Amino acid sequence: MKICGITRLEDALSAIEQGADAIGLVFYAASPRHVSIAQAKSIVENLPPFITTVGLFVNATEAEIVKTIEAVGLNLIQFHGDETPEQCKQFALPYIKAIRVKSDTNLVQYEADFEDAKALLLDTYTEGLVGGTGQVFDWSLIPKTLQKPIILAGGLNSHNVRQAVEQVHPYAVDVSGGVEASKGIKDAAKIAAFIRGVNDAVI
Ligand SMILES: O=C(O)c1ccccc1NCC(=O)[C@H](O)[C@H](O)COP(=O)(O)O
Repeated sequence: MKICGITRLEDALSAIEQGADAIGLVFYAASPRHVSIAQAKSIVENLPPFITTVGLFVNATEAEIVKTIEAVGLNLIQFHGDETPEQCKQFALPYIKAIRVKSDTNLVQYEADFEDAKALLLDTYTEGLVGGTGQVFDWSLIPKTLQKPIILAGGLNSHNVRQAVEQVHPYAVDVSGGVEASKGIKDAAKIAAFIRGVNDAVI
């Protein structure tokens, strides 16, 4: 499970203590959850071992991504914009590709196109927004035939995550807004309730 949009070390440590496997750091200036390189570095260097640090980018330049991954010490890149497969695979780190799903999204084609991706992160398509929308999409749009690991995102919270896991059987779930007190500030009680929801799922 990944807790995304971390901006404070205390939130990262609280999420990890409660069972999160990964944290997401948003390097997208227009996001209310944006972190600077210095902020991200000071979070990452104070994490315990075996936690995956994911850097989220939206249509960033190659130079910006290289500078960030080298400075911060990230493990994985999450591309959340309109990046092509060629752009995604040019970096030293493995990547996951976020796909914003709507009724006509061809996920089978995306899976073929992004064959180098470690996983596809499925988020909600909302006109004019690139992510972190807090909106749920119709999970029945996900073909059961996909071979790649699926990370389910988009409007998950403690009330719907159990049903999401039982219905979709994702490799992992990703949450941001559903465990926040306010944008960029996580709520430890909401994280705990979310993780209970995941653990309660019968699969
Ligand atoms: O969080 C943002 O502000 C953001 C901005 C631009 C692109 C992506 C962004 N967030 C993505 C995520 O936090 C997660 O990967 C995921 O989409 C879950 O978001 P939420 O629906 O809030 O749980």
